Amino acid sequence: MGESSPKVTVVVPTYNERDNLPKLVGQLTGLGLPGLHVLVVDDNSPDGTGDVADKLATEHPDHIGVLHRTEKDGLGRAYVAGITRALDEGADIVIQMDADLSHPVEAVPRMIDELATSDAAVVLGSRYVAGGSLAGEWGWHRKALSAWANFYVNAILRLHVKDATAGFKAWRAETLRRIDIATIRSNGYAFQVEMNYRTVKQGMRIAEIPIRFEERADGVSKMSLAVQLESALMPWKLLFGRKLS
Ligand SMILES: Nc1nc2c(ncn2[C@@H]2O[C@H](COP(=O)(O)OP(=O)(O)O[C@H]3O[C@H](CO)[C@@H](O)[C@H](O)[C@@H]3O)[C@@H](O)[C@H]2O)c(=O)[nH]1
Repeated sequence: MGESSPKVTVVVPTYNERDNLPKLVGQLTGLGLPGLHVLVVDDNSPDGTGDVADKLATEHPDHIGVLHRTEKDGLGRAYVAGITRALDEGADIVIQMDADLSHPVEAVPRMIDELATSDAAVVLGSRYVAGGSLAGEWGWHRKALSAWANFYVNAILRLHVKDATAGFKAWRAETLRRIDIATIRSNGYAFQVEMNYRTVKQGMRIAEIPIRFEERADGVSKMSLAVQLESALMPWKLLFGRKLS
């Protein structure tokens, strides 16, 4: 990163987020950060999110871009496509962020600061470090599932990260180049874990800063049984390389 403001691209994957996207974009542009760009990656959402994104891009041509894909192809593939575009367009920092307002926009400047002032390769918005929290609406079973997923992943892969499945992250461009995202194998939530694993395997450091994770504002989660199965198997595939593929 140079002396001037880093070029920051927030990559936002969307599938049926028509009502949430304009609110998120309003909050992000409201931060007033020089060099902040939003790249929406829409998988031809049936609710017309792609059209909403195009309209936002027309209103803010310097700050919003849209990558349209033809069909729903999963969170991981959407991120790989969006991050690749962001790197090609010269981003210094790439931020991953859900469209549903569950990730607090106020944390974005803190994440950028952490990258600027430390040796961290990536900064996670973490629910499970001191000061982090979960929305009160989460039932005990959902909390237990999330805690179990973190325990499971850390026990197998030894990531030493408290929120190993977190989806709110700020990456240095050079970290993303080193972990070679074009060859990422997982697609659903396991994508987050695979990205962390590659970072740690390269000897790079993952930092966590506390966030409050809110319940999504509108719409529904896209978590499916297939996504959960992939998440359960992926740590073993990563550990044993190609033998389980
Ligand atoms: N383009 C595209 N976007 C998608 C797809 N599937 C989901 N998304 C988008 O990806 C974001 C997250 O999807 P959700 O379905 O809302 O995720 P979640 O269940 O709340 O899971 C979140 O928390 C997990 C950790 O607990 C994270 O692992 C996960 O990445 C995400 O941040 C949303 O903006 C959603 O529209 C897809 O196939 N294609």
